[in-house]
Amino acid sequence: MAPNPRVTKAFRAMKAIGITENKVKPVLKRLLKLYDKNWELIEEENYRVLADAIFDEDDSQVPEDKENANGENFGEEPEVHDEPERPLKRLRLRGQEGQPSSSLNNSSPGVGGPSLKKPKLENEEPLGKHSLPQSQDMRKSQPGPVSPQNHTRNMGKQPASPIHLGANASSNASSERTLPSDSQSPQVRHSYKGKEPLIPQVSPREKRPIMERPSHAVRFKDPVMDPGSVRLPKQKAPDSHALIIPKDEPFTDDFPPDNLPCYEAPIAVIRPDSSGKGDNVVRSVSTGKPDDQDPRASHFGAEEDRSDNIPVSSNETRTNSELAAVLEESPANLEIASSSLGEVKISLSCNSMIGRPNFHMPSQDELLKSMQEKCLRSYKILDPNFSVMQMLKDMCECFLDLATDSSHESQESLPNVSPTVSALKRSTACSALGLGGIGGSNCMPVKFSNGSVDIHGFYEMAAHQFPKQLQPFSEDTENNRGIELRDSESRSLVVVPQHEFTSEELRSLIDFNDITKGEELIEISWLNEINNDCPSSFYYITQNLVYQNALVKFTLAQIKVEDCCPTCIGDCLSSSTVCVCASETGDQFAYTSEGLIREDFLEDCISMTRDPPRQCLSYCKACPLERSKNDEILEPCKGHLKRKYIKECWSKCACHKRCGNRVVQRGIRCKLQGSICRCYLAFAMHKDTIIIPKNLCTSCQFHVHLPELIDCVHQVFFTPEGKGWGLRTLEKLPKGAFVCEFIGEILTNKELHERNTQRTRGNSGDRHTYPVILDAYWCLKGALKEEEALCLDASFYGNVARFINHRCLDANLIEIPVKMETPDHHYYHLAFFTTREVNALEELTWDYGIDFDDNDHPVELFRCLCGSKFCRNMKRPSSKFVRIFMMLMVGQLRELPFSLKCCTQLISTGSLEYSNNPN
Ligand SMILES: C[S@@+](CC[C@H](N)C(=O)[O-])C[C@H]1O[C@@H](n2cnc3c(N)ncnc32)[C@H](O)[C@@H]1O
Repeated sequence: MAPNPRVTKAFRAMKAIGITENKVKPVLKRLLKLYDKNWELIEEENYRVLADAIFDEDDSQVPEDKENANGENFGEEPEVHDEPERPLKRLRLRGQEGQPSSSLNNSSPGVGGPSLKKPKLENEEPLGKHSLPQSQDMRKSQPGPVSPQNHTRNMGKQPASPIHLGANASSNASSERTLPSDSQSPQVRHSYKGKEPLIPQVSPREKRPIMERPSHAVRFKDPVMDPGSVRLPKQKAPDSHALIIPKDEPFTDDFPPDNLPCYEAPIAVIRPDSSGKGDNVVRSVSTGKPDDQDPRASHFGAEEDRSDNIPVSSNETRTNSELAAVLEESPANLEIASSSLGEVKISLSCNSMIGRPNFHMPSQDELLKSMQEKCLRSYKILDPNFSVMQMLKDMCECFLDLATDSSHESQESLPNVSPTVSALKRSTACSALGLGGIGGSNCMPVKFSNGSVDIHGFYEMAAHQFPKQLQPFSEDTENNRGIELRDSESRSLVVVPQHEFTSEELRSLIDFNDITKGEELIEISWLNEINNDCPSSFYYITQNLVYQNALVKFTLAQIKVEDCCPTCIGDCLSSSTVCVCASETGDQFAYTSEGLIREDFLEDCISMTRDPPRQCLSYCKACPLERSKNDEILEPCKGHLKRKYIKECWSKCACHKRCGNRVVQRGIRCKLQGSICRCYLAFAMHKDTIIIPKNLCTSCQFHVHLPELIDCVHQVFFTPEGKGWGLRTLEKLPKGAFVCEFIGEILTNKELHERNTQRTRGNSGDRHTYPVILDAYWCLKGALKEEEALCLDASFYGNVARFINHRCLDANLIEIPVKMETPDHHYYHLAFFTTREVNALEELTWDYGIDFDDNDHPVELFRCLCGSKFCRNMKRPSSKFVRIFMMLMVGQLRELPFSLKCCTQLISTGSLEYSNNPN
């Protein structure tokens, strides 16, 4: 970046009067802030204001012992004699240029105009120390405006310098000052902490510039003081030249104007330092390199022990332009977030904090806890708009609240405020999501209650799971300037990664162990052994939810007595008489006493789905699917499958909740498999460590059984074939076993169509989902109203079924409609059952029923990678024909399907096209 020529000129002017650039730079920065970037004010009279401010700062660095030893010197300028050509100091009131200063006593030939220096007041002599309460009393006794001579210097002493999160007790102490007890009039014998007392100090007669605010003045260096000791700041003689008080906030810097907060820029970090050295220093932008080679980093990080305590470049030999360039990269512009009024910033400056009487440094735990609570309150539900920036801003507010909490007793310990990346993840995202990790060492704890599991592998795996840019300890390229992890115990840098986590990344990081976020009775982990992708974010729900217009009514009054079994007791399946709830499935319950689907019922469902006989297909006169498109020409219905359905007992039935005719409604349990095993999960997590098998697992191939593990039967995993995420079982499943329900938002088809249109425009949502049309009964009752033609969309709200991939024809799952709480045929639950025995670790798939040749498909089609030999997505003219015959050959089909009977062209034409629509 080209150096700002005005900065360069200012350096040059100061150099001409013997002031080094290093001295000029911080003062100039503050002046710019003070003057609201009004360069004219600084440049006029050959930078006299600048020179004054520099000397003013020099004065403030008079060693305390010297001042104390010789009180008379306190308001004087002994250095003047050593540097006769130095311009006298005067801070200029805007709009009062040219007014003679009452303290004019010198001129500076080097500066080219009269320079002014204000004599300090005699009554500023520090003659003693005052305890804090005493000082406070005195302050209380001085309400209302005080004379300018008291407040002007106070203004100059205000903590305009950022107070950083790493500031320690000495910063507090040094911000308190009292007048010497034995020489001050009551009017000037006061102490203050920061800006509070300054507000009434403003003389009502004084006409201040609009920008004037009490809390920020030119930043002058505070002398280092012993903790607890207080000292009256030097005071200026009364004159009409009140200081220009800068704006309190927002904290912006003039270096450079284009160096505004950039969230992708590296983050400033704080080095909490209990020693008191170097407090208030905005630390370097971490480079990710061990020794902070980055020029930005060295700019503010290299000189923490300088006595002036003002961040300067470590490179004393820089040229003007280099310095100007460095200035332009001032880390004041590297802030990433701030509280609403700008008091606290993640760049980590707290501009107006130090002067607050009840300021204390919150501990890291306090801060995190407060943040966690805030997140829990604010982000209970995963908000798609959840922003880390907002979260960091909230963190600033938390800090402010804590720091100014008057109920806080102790201000003594100023702990290391240095959350690490993991702490941030834990404190913010985890709490935002109400998930685990709080109180643990990792936000994704392995919930192995027996304690016998070595979690080493988990951490390794967790690290593996992090998206690359989140990997801790990464010492990447120059792009990775923000990452630098050190143990907070060692009082290391705060680590704020330059990478702004997307909410998706954050969620994924913590949902690692249970994608259901505790919503299900079992846990469902996710695992990606292929790359660093995380599952896309969505709201995990266990019940379908109406989106907006869907007409789904759940009322008890709706359920007729004749549709339930109010006289049954216990388990309907073991009753000697078949109750009414079985009447819809041929007076036989759909389930066996083992909780599986009855074999013949299942087989019927499978063959109907795979090759629907004509009588099982129905065609609407005006298909809701077509109507929802709002096309000019209504396409003919493509046909709907009249499915067999299951009717489960429900609330108006008198049977037990564990009645055998209540399977789907009890959710994902897989109790039917007997012993539940997490062996694979454990294996996957601990493959790098040795696990001593406790006993053998009976239900899977991994001969490691970890007792007392929470049930985990399915797993979301990243498929190697390129289908994205998929779902697999971790245990062997028998044929006819209930796996899960398809849960999502209940939409009308019109709403779905609108959503899809948006999706294809790239406006919203996850394209990797697939809605389900609830069309099993569409044609049974004549034409459906718009709000009765329903579907389920799990793009934003859904359950684990949203991860089940498609497989053509021979999928190991089948969807079966289940009626429970409503006899309405247009709404029903869709439950997945296994079509055959499924081995542990096998991917679970279902046939979406896609016609890959249908260009008018409601959802964007994908290139099928199911790997099935019956795949319908093979672009061969007669593939369907061939596949169907292959199925016949291998016994998957019993007879020539109806669809083939509807061939409109015969093989003899060379291309077989068929339509399953006899209309
Ligand atoms: C219901 S989601 C299944 C989960 C999805 N794979 C994921 O990563 O979230 C459906 C989407 O998965 C992908 N998919 C499912 N089955 C597939 C298959 N057989 N071949 C290729 N992609 C498939 C497609 O992108 C489809 O839109």
